[in-house]
Amino acid sequence: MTTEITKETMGFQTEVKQLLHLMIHSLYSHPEIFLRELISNASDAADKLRYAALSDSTLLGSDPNLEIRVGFDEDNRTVTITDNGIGMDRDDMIANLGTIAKSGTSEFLKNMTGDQQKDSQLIGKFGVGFYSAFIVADKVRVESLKAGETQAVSWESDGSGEFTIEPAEKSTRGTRITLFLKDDQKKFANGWELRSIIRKYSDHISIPILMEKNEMPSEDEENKDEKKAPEWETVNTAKALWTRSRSDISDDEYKEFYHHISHDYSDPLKWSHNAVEGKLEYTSLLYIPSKAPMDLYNREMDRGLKLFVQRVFIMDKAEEFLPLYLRFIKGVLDTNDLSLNVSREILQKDPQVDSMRTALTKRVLDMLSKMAKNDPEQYQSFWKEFGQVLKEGPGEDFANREKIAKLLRFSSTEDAKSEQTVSLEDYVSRMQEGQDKIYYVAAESFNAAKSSPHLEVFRKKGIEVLLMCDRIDEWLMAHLNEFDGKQFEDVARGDLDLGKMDSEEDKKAHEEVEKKSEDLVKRVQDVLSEQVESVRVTHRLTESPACLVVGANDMGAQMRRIMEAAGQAVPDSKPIFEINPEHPLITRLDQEQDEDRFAELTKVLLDQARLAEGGQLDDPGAYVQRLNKLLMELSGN
Ligand SMILES: Nc1ncnc2c1ncn2[C@@H]1O[C@H](COP(=O)(O)OP(=O)(O)OP(=O)(O)O)[C@@H](O)[C@H]1O
Repeated sequence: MTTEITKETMGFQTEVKQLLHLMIHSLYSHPEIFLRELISNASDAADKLRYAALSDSTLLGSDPNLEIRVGFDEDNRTVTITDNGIGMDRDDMIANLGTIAKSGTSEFLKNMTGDQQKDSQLIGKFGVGFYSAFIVADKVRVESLKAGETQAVSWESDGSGEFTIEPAEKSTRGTRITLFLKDDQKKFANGWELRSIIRKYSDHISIPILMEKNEMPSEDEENKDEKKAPEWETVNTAKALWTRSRSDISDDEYKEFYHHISHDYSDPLKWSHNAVEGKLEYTSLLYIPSKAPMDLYNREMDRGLKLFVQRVFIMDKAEEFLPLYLRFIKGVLDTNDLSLNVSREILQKDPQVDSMRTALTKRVLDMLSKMAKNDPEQYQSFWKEFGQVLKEGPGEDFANREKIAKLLRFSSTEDAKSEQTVSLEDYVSRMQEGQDKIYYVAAESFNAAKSSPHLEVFRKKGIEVLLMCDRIDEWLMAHLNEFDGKQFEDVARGDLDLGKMDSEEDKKAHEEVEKKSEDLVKRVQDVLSEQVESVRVTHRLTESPACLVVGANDMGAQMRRIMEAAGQAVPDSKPIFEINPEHPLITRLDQEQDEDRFAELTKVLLDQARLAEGGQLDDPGAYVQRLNKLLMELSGN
């Protein structure tokens, strides 16, 4: 079958033009990465062919040994990378080599600063792919014959805005990329140079990367006329990295392999490589990245492991092997326990997959626990990037709740730093005698948490309180009931019970104040009956006149605000208003005979309590008016 292809000229998608421009200008200091990118694509093309051949073995034809060849021509300043992988037809070329389909591209481009140092780091995070060819070449030709087809196609561009597509003469399956090097990049048309780049960046590629042997003629051969057929030799180790023994793999090889599978060119923070035998048989190589991807908080982000069955690549992004809260993990899983024609649908139902998921989850949590114990600094850098996602864990993974809880880090009144460094174990080790609860406060911002009036009595008694202000925190706490046998208690919720930490004298004094304030409480209650559930004398405050408390079973203020902001219906519940009769303002309130002024002052106190916990007022204008009126009275007008 011959498909009619005529020569066509087309324009790049705008993003491609932007990317090309930025790349050429910010990556000029690492031009050699073009080779790693093109070899990586060639290796992916081989994986895709092998996978397609599982259902149609004729695709491999008479050329079943998948490999990559790298050649060069010093005189003509060209480098060619040839593979016998899946290949591309005309439509593939237009879709793949003229546009960028990857999610996040436009955000990525928006993040570019124009500062080359920073931008080259960003580009590293993104993975540059095929277009990196234009860092070294002023013209690129891609000739390809797609597996199973007969008409080859050629794509050509100088990277400035357009590309052409036309029929090509190529009778072997796969893709040949020819780079016409820029004058100042001609050093790449050299055997030593290319070999050393391949060994450095692409050694882990699992199929052979071949280069011509003795492309430098030896002295006694130099004058011989007859040309020998070129002999090729394998330049890389050519063995799937995860199948090799751990002790034979260097850190640099692990890192390069991470770059290859993750398309993230920052180095990983840590990895764990294990071969499991027994009931389940699989090898996993899991990486913790050092930086969060741009779309980490999008629960739909690309995630999952690269799945191989008996060394054959099956799919990218196999999501079923790790829970959502570990979506940042990158890696490879190769198993003999699944069939080669496994599909996503089968993965979702297969009990073996469940068992592997349990084991891999444990593996990641163990890797994190070890890091937390042996290298707290490294763990801190992990926590900064991924802590918020890990906080989704206790709600999602009941079985590992305790384990995840040990990995959590919080801010606390102990050092009042916004950096989250305090573990629950640290907290428990500092608990006071008689303390049987882990106290926390959740607020909209770190500062609101730090200066929450609810902390006053804790400060006075020297009891540590965890300060929470991440959006996920209240949700987290709804799923964490206890740690190490100690219940968690929100200091802004329900009746405050300091248990044994309240002395008999404290309790007695409190009862007395309560008794003395009965009338006042009733008067306040009458004024605020619409706004609050009830009014009572506080245990919590030592310096503030009043505060709001959430009923023991009601939704916390932070969660309420998040749900309201998301437009969700929130159950109706009113807060409890607590007053501190020892505060001079409350004493003054108690003495107020004029009921109107009493009501005004009471309402100001209520609004202030709301502001102090980071909340918003229903009617800020009325609050300002009341306050101004009081100020005027104070100043004697
Ligand atoms: N040698 C090749 N054989 C077959 N298809 C290829 C080859 N090189 C590139 N492609 C196709 O072009 C697409 C774009 O390649 P490109 O390198 O720009 O992005 P990518 O490989 O998808 O991602 P990354 O940016 O991480 O490398 C590939 O996804 C693939 O479909």
